[in-house]
Amino acid sequence: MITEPHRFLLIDSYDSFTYNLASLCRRSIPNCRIHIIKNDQLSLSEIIPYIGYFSGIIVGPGPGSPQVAEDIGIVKDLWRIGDEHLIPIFGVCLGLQSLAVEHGAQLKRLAIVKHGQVSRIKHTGVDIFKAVTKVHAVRYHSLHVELAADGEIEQLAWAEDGDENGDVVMAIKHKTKPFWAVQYHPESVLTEGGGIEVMLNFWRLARNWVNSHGRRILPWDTQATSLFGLPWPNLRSPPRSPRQTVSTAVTTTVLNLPHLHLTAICELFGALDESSPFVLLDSASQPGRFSIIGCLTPSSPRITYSVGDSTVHLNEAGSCSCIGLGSHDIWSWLASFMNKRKVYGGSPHIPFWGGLVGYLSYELGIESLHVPLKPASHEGRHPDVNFVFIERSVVLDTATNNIYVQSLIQDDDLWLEQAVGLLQSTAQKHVLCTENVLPSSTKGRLQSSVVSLPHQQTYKSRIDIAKEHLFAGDSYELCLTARTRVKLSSPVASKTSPHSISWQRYKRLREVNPAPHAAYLRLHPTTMLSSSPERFLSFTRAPQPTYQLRPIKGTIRKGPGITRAIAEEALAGSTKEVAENLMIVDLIRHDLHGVIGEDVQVKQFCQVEEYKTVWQLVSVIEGKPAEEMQDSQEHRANGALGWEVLRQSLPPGSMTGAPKKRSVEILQALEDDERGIYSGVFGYWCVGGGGDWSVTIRSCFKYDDHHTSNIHTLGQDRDRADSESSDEEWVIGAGGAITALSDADAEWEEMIVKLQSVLRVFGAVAPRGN
Ligand SMILES: C=C(O[C@@H]1C=C(C(=O)O)C=C[C@H]1O)C(=O)O
Ligand SMILES: NC(=O)CC[C@H](N)C(=O)O
Repeated sequence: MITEPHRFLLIDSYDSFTYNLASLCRRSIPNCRIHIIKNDQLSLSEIIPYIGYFSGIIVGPGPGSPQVAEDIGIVKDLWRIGDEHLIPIFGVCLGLQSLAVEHGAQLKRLAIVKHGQVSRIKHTGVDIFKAVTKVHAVRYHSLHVELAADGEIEQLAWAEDGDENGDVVMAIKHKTKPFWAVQYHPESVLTEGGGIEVMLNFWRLARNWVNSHGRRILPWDTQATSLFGLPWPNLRSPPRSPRQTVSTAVTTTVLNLPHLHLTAICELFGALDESSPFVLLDSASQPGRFSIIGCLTPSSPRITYSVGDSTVHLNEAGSCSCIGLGSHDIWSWLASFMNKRKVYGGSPHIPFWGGLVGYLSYELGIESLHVPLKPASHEGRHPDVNFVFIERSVVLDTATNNIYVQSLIQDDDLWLEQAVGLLQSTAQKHVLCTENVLPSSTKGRLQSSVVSLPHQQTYKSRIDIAKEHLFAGDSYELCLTARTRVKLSSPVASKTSPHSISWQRYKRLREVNPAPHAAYLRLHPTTMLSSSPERFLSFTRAPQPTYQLRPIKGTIRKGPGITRAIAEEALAGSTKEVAENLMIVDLIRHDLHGVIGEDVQVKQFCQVEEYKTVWQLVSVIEGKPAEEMQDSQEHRANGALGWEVLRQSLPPGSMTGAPKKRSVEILQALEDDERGIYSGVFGYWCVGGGGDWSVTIRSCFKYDDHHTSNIHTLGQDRDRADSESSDEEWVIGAGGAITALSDADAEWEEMIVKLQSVLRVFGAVAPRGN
């Protein structure tokens, strides 16, 4: 007899830990199916006819209050299900609060909120704590409940917060109905003893109740799927577009020229010509390893898109077309673009053979979250998607000094020969005339910079507002940011390198702040210089793709006397910093689980890494797609699943805070401007199926309106652009995570430290107060 798998309905109150809870459920109740709905998706009367299809309901955590209708949605109605439809329910955090307040408990604010902090949980040792010993559990809450005396709800566990909050209710059950709930987060990566153990007990008690009440489970049917969707993990791949052309091969030549400096290579392939596009993804320090230089031709395809548009601009072979997206969104349009360009046969030793290089804005991510965008000024607005398709490239492996010259173009031997010849002869010259010439400092001619910092008092008052949201339970962490503008007058009038101002600045940036995820992207009208330390997402190519995310949370300035030991004490040894990092680790686990299924591991937790100007606290989360995703083999081969992870995980959690959606809404109201390119991601999607995307921080951007028309008519405006001189304006974004433990002065200083790492390029120093 084939037995139906157990199905659970998981109610998501727009939290960023929901898929972690789904995963905990699957680990505790093997082979069960989890159908996830939002708390405002269906009404109780719509659910009731289907309740017999489910073995239980899990009520997830969430922002806000169980007493606010928009925050709690359908959850509050569940506790009133009539006896004939009763079903076992397990609530987490907001779920517990709702169960308690609907049965007469008082809802209060904690005096000292607990976000991302581990507490020892004391329990009764019975019921859902039967045979459970020590519980150390992570808490994410600002609110708590005080149970009504002699009511229907019984306390099963509590935390002894002593002087801070006294004893706080940590687990409850209904005395007669099959309802249980915990206030802590059983699904958090740092919870020990109260996760699987408690879920197993819930499942044991739920089955006992079902047996003793003769509850029968109905077999699943297609009508139920149409209402509740496919279960998680959803083992179906993202929609596939038909392959339209035959795969081509990449031709590669490998050289070893240890004396050739990366920037010299860039200059051979177009970096100096400010009027034409150029891209460099630069591993300017460890743990970065490969640097990728695009060798563009006037016909290299350029793709731009702005949020809200129904068209995408494609500039190919010198002519621009404005293509209607039709039934596609920009994500599926790009996936289909890449699907036609699958390539095989590149070197297995390098991650990039050719493909899309560019950036995706913060607003593009917000659009996918369905959060309203800020009204944008259309003048000087950077595109939200800005890519070039790289057919010819040079990849430098900084570990071996091997240089890979490669082309996707058929019969491109002549270019390959010329490129190799150029590299060899340049390397020869560099050997002859001493070592390579280091980037010229641009300091001398940059004195006339005017730096407009964010207003200090305003920034600090926003920290206070952010903290009020945290105390109210609307968010657990908010990454607040602000923009700084740097105006430089008439640099084009300078005698040196009139055509390569931004490139010279980039060379200075990689000198003063070498970073593993550095980049120089000249994709008119945008020029971006980056010294980012943070990988967002990398995905390796098939057959065994690994998805890796490396969130950073926790920053201190490097300085005299700040040794590794001191940095470790201040970061890894600090409750505040570890909590900040943990919240993002849990959020990222959720994002990754949501797309690839169960296999998500925290490979590194809160390690201190050293960068040029700061020490950072870094975690590493990795995942592999579920084996059952067999039908997606072909999908994996071109990296479409990695692209899907990217689509569903933007904006980066480290730049929003948690839970993501509510935090973004709060930040939209708190910050002045659109974030634009800052807080988005940049990187590549390789034709071989891999990808690597960095968080766009420690970066600056310039909008070049001389080139506005160049997007569409590449190259034709060159002369005009070159001959005109104008003021140059750069924008730098910087910020930091605000938690309930944040101090406004320290957060301002931290923002300035991050800003400073880029500001130095302009010979400018941020004044301490303004
Ligand atoms: C917001 C920035 O950085 C983010 C915030 C960090 C923090 O709060 O410690 C660290 C790295 C980034 O995720 C920035 O650099 O502007
Ligand atoms: N994690 C949660 O579910 C939090 C519940 C509620 N918003 C609080 O802060 O207390």
